[in-house]
Amino acid sequence: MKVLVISDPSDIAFEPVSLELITAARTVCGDDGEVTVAALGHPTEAKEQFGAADKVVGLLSETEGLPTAEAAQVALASLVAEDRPDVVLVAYSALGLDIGPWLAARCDMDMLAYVTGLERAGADILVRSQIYGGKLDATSRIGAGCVLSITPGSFEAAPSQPVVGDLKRGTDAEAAYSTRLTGVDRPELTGVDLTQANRILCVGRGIGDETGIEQARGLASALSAELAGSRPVVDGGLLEKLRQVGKSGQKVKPGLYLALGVSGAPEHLEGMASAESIVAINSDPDAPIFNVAHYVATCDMFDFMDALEELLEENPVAAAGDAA
Ligand SMILES: Cc1cc2nc3c(=O)[nH]c(=O)nc-3n(C[C@H](O)[C@H](O)[C@H](O)COP(=O)(O)OP(=O)(O)OC[C@H]3O[C@@H](n4cnc5c(N)ncnc54)[C@H](O)[C@@H]3O)c2cc1C
Repeated sequence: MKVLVISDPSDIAFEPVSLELITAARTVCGDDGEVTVAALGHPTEAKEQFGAADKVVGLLSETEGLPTAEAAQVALASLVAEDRPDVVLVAYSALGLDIGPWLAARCDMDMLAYVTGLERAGADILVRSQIYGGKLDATSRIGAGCVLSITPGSFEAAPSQPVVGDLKRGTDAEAAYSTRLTGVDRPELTGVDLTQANRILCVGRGIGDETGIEQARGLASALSAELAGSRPVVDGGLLEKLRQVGKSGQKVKPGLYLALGVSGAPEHLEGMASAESIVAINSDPDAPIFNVAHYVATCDMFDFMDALEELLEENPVAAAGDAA
């Protein structure tokens, strides 16, 4: 089986999920198959990293920084037409969301998103994917002619190793693009760096309003934890963007992650599922966050916060002690 992996570029190199996609491709390609990586921009980094693939094709090699979705789509459509892969793997990422469905429609392929597992079954592939916002796992049997959008963190990264020889040069289709990248704005990393925090108290939409945030802030302080939020909390202006955990926020790996009123959508789990110890409090016994948590309680988060505050007042040593 021929599998085409579409690398996931950042403005400076490639996102780690690019190497995970190579592992995913190996899972299905079979002994006589071939894994090709389409490296979007960054030819030097592609040559240093993608040696675990059988072939690496450099596209948009003249592009400095992050390619636009439009340029990537045009270049990839011509590569798919020439190479005719059986399966195309793309990351479930900002750029991947623009590329995957477009490519499937343009190249008349099927498309499955939120993929978390792959298994070869004879000539077919069994694809595990999340549906209904991660509440259910589905298994689909597919044949050739499919674009799969892979959830980051679902596969081990393939070893990062140099490509032997030069990159193959793909056709950078000459097109009059209607979009161009004018710059990348990064939030200033001042004040808080969640990626370095050993304890994080994260609140979800259940926190309600400013009053809830103030209580959570006090509790975080008593626990020597950083306060974080899910995206709705940040979008609602209750916490600053640097405190958002998840796909479009920070990827964190603290010793303790205390999630209060967070449902556990795939985009949130992507940012925190590898925390050492996850404690989840939710009033919904079927909340998906319970699937990744090590300790759970089905109860009202405000009752939990009141009880924990009391406990810490009585026993302040617990706040400074071991995270678990
Ligand atoms: C491209 C893209 C990127 C995204 N990036 C991110 C990201 O970076 N981070 C992120 O978090 N999301 C992200 N999202 C959004 C994500 O899909 C979810 O919508 C979001 O994570 C849900 O946040 P939540 O769990 O706070 O809210 P909800 O899903 O509304 O869940 C609220 C939870 O609180 C519980 N609850 C309510 N009240 C109480 C109470 N009193 N006591 C106990 N439990 C209570 C409910 O049972 C529920 O489980 C992204 C989405 C997309 C499409």
